[in-house]
Amino acid sequence: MAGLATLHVVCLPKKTERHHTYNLIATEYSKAIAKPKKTWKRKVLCILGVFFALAIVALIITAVMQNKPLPKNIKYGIVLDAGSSHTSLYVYNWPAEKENDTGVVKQVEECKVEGNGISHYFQEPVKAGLSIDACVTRAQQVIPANQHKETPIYLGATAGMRLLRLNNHTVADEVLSSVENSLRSSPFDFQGARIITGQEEGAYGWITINYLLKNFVEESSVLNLLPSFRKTETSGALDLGGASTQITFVSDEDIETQENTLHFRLYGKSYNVYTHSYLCYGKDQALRLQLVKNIVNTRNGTMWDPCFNPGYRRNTSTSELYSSPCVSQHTRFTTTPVNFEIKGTGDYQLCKANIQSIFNVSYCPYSQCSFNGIFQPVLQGKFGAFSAFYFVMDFLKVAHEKATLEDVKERVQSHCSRPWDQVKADFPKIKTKYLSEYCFSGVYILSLLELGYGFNADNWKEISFLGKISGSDAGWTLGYMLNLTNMIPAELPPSPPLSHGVYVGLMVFFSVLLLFIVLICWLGFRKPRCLQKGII
Ligand SMILES: O=c1[nH]cnc2c1ncn2[C@@H]1O[C@H](COP(=O)(O)OP(=O)(O)O)[C@@H](O)[C@H]1O
Ligand SMILES: [Ca+2]
Repeated sequence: MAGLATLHVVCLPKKTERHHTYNLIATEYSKAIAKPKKTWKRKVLCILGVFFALAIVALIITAVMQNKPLPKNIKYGIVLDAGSSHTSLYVYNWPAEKENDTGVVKQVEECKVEGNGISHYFQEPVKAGLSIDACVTRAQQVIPANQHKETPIYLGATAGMRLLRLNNHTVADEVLSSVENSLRSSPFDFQGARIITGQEEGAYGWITINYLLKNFVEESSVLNLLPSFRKTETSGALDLGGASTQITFVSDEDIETQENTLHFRLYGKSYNVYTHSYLCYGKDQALRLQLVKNIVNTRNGTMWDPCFNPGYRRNTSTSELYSSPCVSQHTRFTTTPVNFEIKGTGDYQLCKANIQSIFNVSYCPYSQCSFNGIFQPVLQGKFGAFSAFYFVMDFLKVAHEKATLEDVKERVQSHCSRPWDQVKADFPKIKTKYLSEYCFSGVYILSLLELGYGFNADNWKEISFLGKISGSDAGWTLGYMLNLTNMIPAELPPSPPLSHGVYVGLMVFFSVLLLFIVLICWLGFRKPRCLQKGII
């Protein structure tokens, strides 16, 4: 009881009525009255602490409220790839505020136009425009209506139209006008329909794959500190179409021909790039060249062709064969149109010999060449092979990394020797045109890469066969749009401000830390207002 009473007296140092404890109380009392300022200071400190804590809480609330992520503003872009064999429409989208970042543009739709490529409408150019209408309508369904007006739409035509222009400039212009009229009457922002050059086709394909593979900007990660993890290398691009093929890669060597040289400055880095487009060496035109070489094997209206499966038959004519500018320069076997039937023999070695005869590797006016007297520096780095390179290797099941050059050769050889009936029975859903040409295409790809470009058993492993990269098709269209919409800056944009999530996280972390420090300080400064029981 005495203890309690004493405690009460000490806590409230008023005049005490208990005389027997007076001495002790007097000591504490004198301490209390001797320092009245300290109590006052403590109170102020307490009040300040509370204000400080409230201020921090207010700061967090303000930060979270004020720094809300911007409502996502998605932009769209459309590119039509008017290839020699068919036209595809691609819809891309990207978040508006990130358009200068790498790898943010994504393909959201591919619409394949029914029928042939636009160059096939040379006899009725108006139909070229009509052919693409269905896909333009599809794009209208994919893109929100309020964005149609501001969505750019581009059409780029490739080697099929280059060949048509060589044959008949006026008709090529009429076909282009026809597709232009169609696109102009769409609700989108028409930005042009033109024949792109082979050099552009190579360059944009290279930009596309390196953009999608995120090879232009080093990712800031701890792993990048280790040399083996640094992602500074770009990948070369190999594009095989129906009428032309492109090879594009960074070279440290002197590029001896100006028409094969490209200089890029992208995201603060300079690139010295070699590119060449071989018109007539796309796989459909190369097949014609092979057939022309093989015409000597025609007897009694039958041409025995080693590049088709045994048992395969197809009707054709010399006029059909010679209708392309790629073959008209070759000596005609006959001037009168002759119908004949192609019959496959599936002979890999003979097919290879026929195909190799379309590559001239004996003439080179430079220090080194690929074929047909075209300069090519030494192959350098990794390569991404797409379009028909991928379709064919994927069908033959050798598009994966583990397949060696020897494996691919064996696979192609065994496919070529298979009877056509069996092949058809195994793949009833694949278009006959594609299915019947996989033997030729396999042998052609091997010859182009080995004899033409100089790949061998060692550097074969540097080639990756690419269909899609992160959901977007490997091809020239994305690079074309990125370039025309200025989405690839020459210099690295200033490092982006913290993302909303990181910003809020840091705010909360430091506020909690501050609160914690204030609490510790307060506890440190704070003197117990009461004496402990033990003192008495
Ligand atoms: O699924 C497929 N399997 C085999 N080949 C295909 C497939 N899809 C497209 N192709 C081929 O890919 C090539 C594409 O060429 P494209 O039409 O782009 O010509 P270009 O680039 O020379 O103008 C054509 O030879 C076409 O036959
Ligand atoms: Ca193409």
